[in-house]
Amino acid sequence: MKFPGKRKSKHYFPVSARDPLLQVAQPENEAANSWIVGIDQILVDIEAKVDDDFVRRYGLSVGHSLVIEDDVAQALYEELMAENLITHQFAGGTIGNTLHNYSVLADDRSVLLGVMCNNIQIGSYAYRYLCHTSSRTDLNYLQGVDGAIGRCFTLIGEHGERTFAISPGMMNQLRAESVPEEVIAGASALVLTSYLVRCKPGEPMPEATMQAIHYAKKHNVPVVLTLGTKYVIADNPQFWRDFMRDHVSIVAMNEDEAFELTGESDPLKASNIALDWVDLVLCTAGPNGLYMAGFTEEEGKRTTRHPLLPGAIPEFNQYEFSRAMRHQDCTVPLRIFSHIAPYMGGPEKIMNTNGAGDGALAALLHDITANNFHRSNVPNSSKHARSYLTYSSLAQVCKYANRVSYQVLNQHSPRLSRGLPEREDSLEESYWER
Ligand SMILES: Nc1ncnc2c1ncn2[C@@H]1O[C@H](COP(=O)(O)OP(=O)(O)O)[C@@H](O)[C@H]1O
Ligand SMILES: Nc1nc2c(ncn2[C@@H]2O[C@H](COP(=O)(O)O)[C@@H](O)[C@H]2O)c(=O)[nH]1
Repeated sequence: MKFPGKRKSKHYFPVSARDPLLQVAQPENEAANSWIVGIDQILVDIEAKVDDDFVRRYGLSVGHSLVIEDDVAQALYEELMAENLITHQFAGGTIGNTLHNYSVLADDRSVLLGVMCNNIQIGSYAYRYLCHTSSRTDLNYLQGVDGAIGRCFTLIGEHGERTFAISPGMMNQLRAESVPEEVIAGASALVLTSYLVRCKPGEPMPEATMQAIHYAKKHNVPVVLTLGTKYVIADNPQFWRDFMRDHVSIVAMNEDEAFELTGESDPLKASNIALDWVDLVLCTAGPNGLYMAGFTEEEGKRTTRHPLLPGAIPEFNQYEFSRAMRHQDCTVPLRIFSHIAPYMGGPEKIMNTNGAGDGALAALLHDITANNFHRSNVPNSSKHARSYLTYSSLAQVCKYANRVSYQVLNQHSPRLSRGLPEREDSLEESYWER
């Protein structure tokens, strides 16, 4: 486990300067200790530049992620090839991206559940998927299928907007019995996307997802849900509110998805509403940066040293230096909020916005897993006097998440090709303010 950032004295996490006494007491066993697990529809992104007419001709809707039939996918693919419109091909899938990015940031294990072709030809999409996934992402639990993985045609329109056309192949064929209880039981988090319930009747993916949620609840593992696109939520917002209340501990969304979920266009207000259902909220807001909302123990709250911010909730960031806790673990829960503007004002030139939100979530997952890692290695640390969810304060997690989004915006693929530069690992104030 690579820690999310070096800290000044009292927050410093001794990863490089290990205390030999602690090592004797608690031998470090990374493999047994810290991982996250996620379920995804295994798919590759095929990116192409198209005009509006192309999107219309294939019955797609701009900005939407729609599932298409095999014959439409074939015709679409043939036209992209004939016109030489394909610009990039990456391993994709919103959870696959998040787990890969987590593994790159933490230099640690993530476990991906989904399907993979039994027979993989060199150069095929399945082959590329495996080649472009971190070696720290454990693929040993994938379920074999006799057929293709999914394809996500990522069509970039004339004005830069993205339209996804999903050719599902066998991506929704994950069965409940392929979900390993022991992997979920020991994980720091189970990561899911709302796309997982978008299946044809009879496809087993939703049942596999519910099986995983059942195991997570049984073993008190937080369930993390990322909302996919606003259209999936807009189809049935009440279903998603109930789903979150019943099953989810942490939600990650952008402001459009937050609006469909809550009816609130202000990300701070929307995050506050979402706290009625979940323990922790990450709400990204494009050029306006990101918000986090959560709970802490009233007695353990810590006052920010940053300027107090105006907003729909006045001075909402007052206790952003507090660490997040699950609502069930607080005696007197206090709502806490934080906001951060884009790192360095955002990149000079955005290469691609694909996966910027997934990158922010990967950073949050790294912080949560670092907390579990620290708890199992230094159980009597004062940091674990209460049952905290995050290792860092809400303000610090915002910084880290925001920094990772910046990195994703600065490259073409939604998957990080390397971790953050060492020099910045500190995320010290002085560096931050440069
Ligand atoms: N145009 C932009 N300028 C600066 N930063 C941006 C821009 N778009 C996104 N970001 C950064 O990336 C993060 C995630 O972006 P967002 O577009 O909200 O996520 P998603 O991919 O989930 O829609 C934001 O919180 C912000 O830090
Ligand atoms: N599992 C699924 N992933 C999907 C689907 N449609 C798109 N995507 C993936 O999302 C990322 C981009 O993420 P974003 O947060 O920037 O929107 C991209 O890599 C796609 O592969 C889907 O139906 N299921």
